Amino acid sequence: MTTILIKGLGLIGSSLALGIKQGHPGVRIIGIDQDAASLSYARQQGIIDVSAPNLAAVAGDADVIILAGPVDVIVADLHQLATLTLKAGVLVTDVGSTKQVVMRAGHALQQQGVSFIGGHPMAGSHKSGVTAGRANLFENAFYFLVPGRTDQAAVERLQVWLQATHVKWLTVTAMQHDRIVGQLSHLPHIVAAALVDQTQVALADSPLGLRLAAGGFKSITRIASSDPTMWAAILMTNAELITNQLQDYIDQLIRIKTAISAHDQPVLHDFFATAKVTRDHLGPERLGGLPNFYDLFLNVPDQVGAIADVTRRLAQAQLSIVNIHILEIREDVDGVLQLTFSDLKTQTQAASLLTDAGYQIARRN
Ligand SMILES: NC(=O)c1ccc[n+]([C@@H]2O[C@H](COP(=O)([O-])OP(=O)(O)OC[C@H]3O[C@@H](n4cnc5c(N)ncnc54)[C@H](O)[C@@H]3O)[C@@H](O)[C@H]2O)c1
Ligand SMILES: O=C(O)C(=O)C[C@]1(C(=O)O)C=C[C@@H](O)C=C1
Repeated sequence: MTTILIKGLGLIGSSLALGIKQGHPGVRIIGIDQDAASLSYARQQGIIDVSAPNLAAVAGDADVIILAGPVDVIVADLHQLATLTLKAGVLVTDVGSTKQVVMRAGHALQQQGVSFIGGHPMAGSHKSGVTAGRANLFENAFYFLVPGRTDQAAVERLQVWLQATHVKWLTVTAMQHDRIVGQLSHLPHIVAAALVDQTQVALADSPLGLRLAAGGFKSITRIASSDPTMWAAILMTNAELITNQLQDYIDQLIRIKTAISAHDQPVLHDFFATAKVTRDHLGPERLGGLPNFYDLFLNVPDQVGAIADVTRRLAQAQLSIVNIHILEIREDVDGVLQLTFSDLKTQTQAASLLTDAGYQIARRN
């Protein structure tokens, strides 16, 4: 029986585990995570078959090793794997969001003849942790591969293991990867977080402040809810490229600031017109990957049994909820319940069932 070892059972590690099980039901998946609750959840849900305390205990049993912790942890794991005795023919890969530092850390393994392939699925979410994992998280998304000196046969073996993720493979160098992803992912996360932090300070004296934010602010800042540990590691491992890209972005902001001060209508119009043409060509948000989650935000009365009533109605209709969250965003009025479903069909059925029962849908995404 083939053994797959996954270290880091968060959003990405658990989604890959689910995808691998879907495509290869016969495999045995061993999971490692520093968080005991994530491990036991993964075992209970059948995401993994067994858990292990650390790499040293089980790395030698694995046919495929997937490193899915934060990038700095992946780097340390690769150094450690180079000191362990691994199975002949083992495939080692990672999912980290930066690749130059990771490929340098994997160099010793490759020198030993171990097939190490850097990887990065270009899909994910601001949600983290094992409970957010989904087999179809990566469907239709690009998946970067950085083989370095590892041969094509090993790359193809890895692709077979991950075939049920239904990704679009793209082989690049580590430098190409970090430059593209720095601009398309790392910089936007900085922009989103900076905007939230700056707005919080700017509106600190306003009674409602950020609570007045509507669609514009919320859509540009969704990714500011991402995991801080993961993002600090990403920025520290792509520092040079990101600081250059950030400087270009700052220059762009200064150019616009100057045009506003000068009341330069043509420059301002051109600024928005150019961006609109580019963004319109990108298509809707779901292009390049399925929408990540199907949420309903429901107004619920602040009374005993209100949430039970919602979940009972959904259970009776056999509509499964992936996640449930009570949002305390509306004081003294109704509460808002965030219900997450695994697909559009279930979300649509739940919305119509709950609307028929008299509930008001606050919004969906
Ligand atoms: N979130 C995304 O959108 C996304 C997309 C593609 C790639 N990635 C990359 O995938 C990796 C995982 O991201 P994620 O979103 O799944 O994060 P996550 O926070 O959901 O999961 C990380 C998991 O690793 C575990 N972990 C952390 N340090 C550990 C250690 N020292 N030993 C054992 N377990 C440890 C955590 O307990 C957690 O379960 C990161 O390298 C990230 O850069 C993230
Ligand atoms: O969709 C999101 O919330 C993401 O942040 C996913 C996202 C990104 O697009 O920036 C985040 C980090 C990854 O390494 C790849 C994808």
